[in-house]
Amino acid sequence: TIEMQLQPFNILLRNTLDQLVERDPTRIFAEPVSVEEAPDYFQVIKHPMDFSTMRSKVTGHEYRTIDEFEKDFDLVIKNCMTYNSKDTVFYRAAVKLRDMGGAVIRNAKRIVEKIG
Ligand SMILES: CCOC(=O)c1ccc2c(c1)NC(=O)[C@@H](C)N2
Repeated sequence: TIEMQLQPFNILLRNTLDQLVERDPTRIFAEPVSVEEAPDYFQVIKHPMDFSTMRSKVTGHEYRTIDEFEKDFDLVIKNCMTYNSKDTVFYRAAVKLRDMGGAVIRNAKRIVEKIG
């Protein structure tokens, strides 16, 4: 298939990310976890990811496919459900974001398939 033009694809990713950010009202996924917040975080989580990092990667054209973008979204969720125990607000927020964010990404994929 012909490569989808880069700029519209990046606008689609930015819009998709905005929708995911909207579904994190307490903004626990907005920025990288800091060592002050979780001193042992980087011993447990080898590949940290957050929405601000994803936004930089969109701006830097580091996502060539929507699957690469989805992989980082999945990482945000998986890291949170790995580091935080089930009975925490963090873990529960990750489950909620996984379920609501899944629909956002599926919709974005449909649009890419349609245009791409
Ligand atoms: C002000 C205290 O903030 C935190 O302890 C804190 C703040 C943000 C967090 C987090 C912990 N843990 C996480 O796993 C990811 C999702 N975000």
